[in-house]
Formats: sequence, C-alpha cells, structure tokens
Amino acid sequence: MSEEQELSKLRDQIDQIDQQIQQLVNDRAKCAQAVAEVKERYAQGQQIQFYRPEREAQVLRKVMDRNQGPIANEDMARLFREVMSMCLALEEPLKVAYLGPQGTFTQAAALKHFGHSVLCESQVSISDVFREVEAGTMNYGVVPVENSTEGVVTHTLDSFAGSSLQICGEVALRIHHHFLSNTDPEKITRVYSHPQSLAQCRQWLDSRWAKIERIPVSSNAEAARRAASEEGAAAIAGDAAAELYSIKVLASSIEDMPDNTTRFLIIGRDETDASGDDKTSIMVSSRNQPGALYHVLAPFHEKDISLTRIETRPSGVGTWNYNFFIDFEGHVTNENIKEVLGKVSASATEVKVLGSYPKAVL
Ligand SMILES: O=C(O)C(=O)C[C@]1(C(=O)O)C=C[C@@H](O)C=C1
Repeated sequence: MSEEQELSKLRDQIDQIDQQIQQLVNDRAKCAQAVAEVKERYAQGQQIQFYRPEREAQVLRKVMDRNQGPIANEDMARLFREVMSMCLALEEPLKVAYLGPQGTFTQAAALKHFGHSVLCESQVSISDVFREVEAGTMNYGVVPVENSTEGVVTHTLDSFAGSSLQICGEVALRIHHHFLSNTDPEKITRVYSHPQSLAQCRQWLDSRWAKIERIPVSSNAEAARRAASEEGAAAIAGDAAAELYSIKVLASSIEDMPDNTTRFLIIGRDETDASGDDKTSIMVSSRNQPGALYHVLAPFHEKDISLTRIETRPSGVGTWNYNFFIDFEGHVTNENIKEVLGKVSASATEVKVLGSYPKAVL
C-alpha cells in the first residue's frame, strides 16, 4: 500500500469515529435536556438548580478513573468539561461574574471550572463579584483566595464575613507570568503589573531588569493594556492578557517559584450536596482568651480530620478579636463533621459554614 492509500484508509476510520462521537455527544445533550425537564417538573415553585457542582465533579472523576490513554487523564477530563458545559447551557445558560478585567487569571479560572459555554462577565472588584451574585444578577462568582507564593487574598476572606453566599467549588490554576512588550528591549524603562505578580517575579526582575521602574497597577490585564500602547513600557501578565492585547512575549514563565499556583473559589447562593470527596470552609469567631485557637482546633484532631488551611484575620469587632478561616476535608452532612462542628461551636462565639464543595478535579 502507498502512503496515500494508508492515510486514506485511516482517515476513513477517523471520519466514521467522528460521526459516532458527534451522534453520542448529541444523544448526551438530549439526556441533559430531559434532566432539565425533570428538574422543572419537580420544582414546585422553588428556584431550580440546573448546575450541580457535585455531579459535575463525579462525572469528571469517573472520566479520569476509567481513562486508558493514550490521551492523558487531565486532557480527557477537559474534553468532558466542555461537553458538560455545552449540555448545561442547553438546560440554562449560566452567567458567571469574575474579578476582571478581561484577560485576568480569574477569567481563566472561571473558564477552567465552568467550560466555555457560560457567559462570563468581568467585575471591577471582589466586592462587586459578591454583590452581583447576592443580587441574583449573576448565577455564580469566581474570586481568587490564595497564592502559593504570596499567600492569602485578604479581601476575599473578609467579604465572607458579611455575606450569605456559599462556596460551591474551588479551582487551582498554575500561574505562568510572562515579560511582555512591543518595545525594543533596549528602550524599556518601566514594567507594569499587579503587586502580587511583581512580588512573584521579584528575583527574576532583580537579576535581569534591576534598573527599570516597577509600577503596580490594578490587574495584569491592565498592565498588558498599558504596555501594548506605551513606548518604553513592559508588562508582567499571563497568556490570556498577552493574546488579548497582542503584545509580544519577550520571556516566558518568569515566576520565581516554578509551582506558583493560585486557588480560586466559586461562590453561589445554594448549598452543594456531597460528591464523595469534598472540602468544607468555615469562619470561626472566637473569644479573645488564652488557648482560643487550641479549643477551636482540638475537635478536628480528635476526629482525625485533615485541615487543609487556616488563616487568621482581624474580626473588625473590637481590638485584638480574630476570625479564623479553616478549610478541612469532608462535607457538613458527614456525621463526624457534624460532631466536630458542634464541639467547635461550644468554644466559639460564632461558627459560620462558608460552604461544603467538591475538591478541585482539574
Ligand atoms: O445531572 C444533572 O443534574 C445534569 O443537569 C446533567 C449535567 C451533565 O451534563 O452531566 C449538566 C449540568 C449539571 O451541572 C450536571 C450534570
């Protein structure tokens, strides 16, 4: 057989398989439409929850568990992420608010979590994301909460104190920063970026661009926007911003820590059912007395529950009063978690469950 003949035979096979995949994807979409009809039929005047974070996590975990390759587990899960996103859009086109502007890592996190068939709308501040979701103008919101190099995003944690919103998911995103400019490198006099990104690339800048001015701006996307149009300016930003503002990548992945990762939270108005592999976030206000944190944490140790994060923030009430933000493994409906929370409540002035949600799959 000639090369031409061999290729033609294989391409015929690919055409047939594509036809089957297409048919099956549409069959799946029809099932999702039928699911929507059932949800509507049983709604009884209640707000219908078309988006089901726990089910989506289960579907993606199954995809990864049964995957045999040669396509990598994560790549296969991303494909199904998009299929499910399209199916959900047939049930209800979701509106998702994110900390903008366009081209930020938070937008990338929103798309990674929900897939590309949702309507993403950028917001100016974290408070605006909370407000839009609380008001019901947007179905869900995406906000950054912590970075592996720079630590916690305090504004996000503080916003939970006065909000009724629930965390219904988390996304982790590897953050790659690039040094961008459309100017001749010899003529670069300043670099714009968000303060956290400047900090995350400090050593790289010190060693290569020690003499240029570092100018903090409100977002990396804003940095790229300015650098794209200003002579002598550079920006530190990610792929999406570089693409959006057509700005050249002079050096890529310049972050000081190679595993630089940011974690984002998905916030919504509803509680999420258990998916089988969940996390819970709580906020504990405690009395200003010796051993306060010990009494809050001891019940977790007694029940052998893994804490994944703990942050302390001034409560804003009186002086030297604190809120502890604690993340741990498990779902509020698990019996052992209920017991632990009962004990924590006994030693605290307030325990607020910020949400139980599936651990990030992708
Ligand atoms: O199982 C459901 O409740 C569905 O609506 C179906 C489906 C899916 O496509 O698999 C779609 C959206 C939900 O977020 C979860 C899953």
